[in-house]
Amino acid sequence: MSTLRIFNGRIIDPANGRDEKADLWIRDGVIIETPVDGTKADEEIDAKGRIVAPGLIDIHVHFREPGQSHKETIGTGSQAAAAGGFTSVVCMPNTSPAADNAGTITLIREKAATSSVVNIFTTGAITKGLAGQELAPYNAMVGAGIVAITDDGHCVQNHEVMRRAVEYARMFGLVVLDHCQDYSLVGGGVMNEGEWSLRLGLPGWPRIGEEIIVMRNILLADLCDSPIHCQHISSGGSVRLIREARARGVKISGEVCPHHIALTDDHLQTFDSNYKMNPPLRTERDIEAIIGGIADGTLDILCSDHAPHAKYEKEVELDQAPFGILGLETEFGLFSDILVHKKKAIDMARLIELYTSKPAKLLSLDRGTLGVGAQGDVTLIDPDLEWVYDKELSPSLSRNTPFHGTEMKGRAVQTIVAGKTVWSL
Ligand SMILES: NC(=O)N[C@@H](CC(=O)O)C(=O)O
Ligand SMILES: [Zn+2]
Ligand SMILES: [Zn+2]
Repeated sequence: MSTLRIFNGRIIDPANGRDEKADLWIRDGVIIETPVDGTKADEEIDAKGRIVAPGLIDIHVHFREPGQSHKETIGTGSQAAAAGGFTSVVCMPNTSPAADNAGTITLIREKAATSSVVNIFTTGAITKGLAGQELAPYNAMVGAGIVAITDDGHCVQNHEVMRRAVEYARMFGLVVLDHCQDYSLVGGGVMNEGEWSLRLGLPGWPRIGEEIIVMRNILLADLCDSPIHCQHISSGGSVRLIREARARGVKISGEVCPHHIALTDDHLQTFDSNYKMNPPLRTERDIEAIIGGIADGTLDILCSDHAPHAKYEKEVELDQAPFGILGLETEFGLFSDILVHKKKAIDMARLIELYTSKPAKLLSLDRGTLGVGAQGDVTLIDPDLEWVYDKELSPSLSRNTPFHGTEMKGRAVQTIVAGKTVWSL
């Protein structure tokens, strides 16, 4: 038997409505009641000046196993997660082959069991090969342990196929996660359609290409009375649509990645492909609308969309480069810096809620709580620590981030999974 006592810290546990100074005890990887009989712990952590939070959860990451392990493995991705304060991640199915069958999902889960330092949850594809045509076998994939379905990286264009996907997913209580992109409107767009795409002569990716699918999803979630979650919202218009639908009780939700509120499309004038991601960076007005949506609860999930790509893949002409950037190590710091410290849109307790109990509830994960009996996943946070990100120190196999050298305020300083420290500053 092994016991851990974390003392002197401020426990913020939104799932249980707690915000107080107290000890946290973990025995054999599970949270226990604070002993009253003078029990001595085998290990003690002094959390003075720190927040003791449930382990952070990121429901949108791309680890590249199987198929593209030169970009990231489950092992290296999990280390990047731990270094960002994350104890749980949800992996997207756009691996090679795609995670559209029980065999591939089992392979990913077995790989995770032997190489990951954090909890790995998997998703299955909505359609076979992410091709948008035929539904994947949800029953078998649920049996293999998926927590949601998504075609992320792709978007089901045929609304009838999507309707059947939502109806089929409802039978298993699965949430459908959707990468919202209308192919006919977006075409070969590589950056936000606007003044800068015009000036730079680059094909535009218009907001309406996202909004029209967000609207489609609202209509389908309403029709099927089953949840659809819109991934990586980039447009202010999407926020208005989701707000109005949620007010009517539609089971629609949306998530935000830090780059969509930290950066604008004018950065593309450098032609640096580390500013190229899908959906693209937009404008100050979108940023304001998205932050407003986070502040009023319209958008209540935060994530990274951690999308590693090798240097040689990114170092090509902008329109040829793959979409996507790293995110696990910088997301908490960026959101803390922007949302809590600079814009004062939310407080630290709410930020923790958006990274713990909210994602756990959306995907029915038995995580995101410090309640007695829960797995002892804990993130220690220094809410006021000022720090600078150095990508060269990253455990990720890739380096595609625009945040090298960025100053931030607020950082996870220790990551504990099932009572075991897997990373500390
Ligand atoms: N976001 C990205 O720009 N890229 C993602 C795919 C995705 O999330 O759509 C990737 O897998 O590289
Ligand atoms: Zn996507
Ligand atoms: Zn993604």
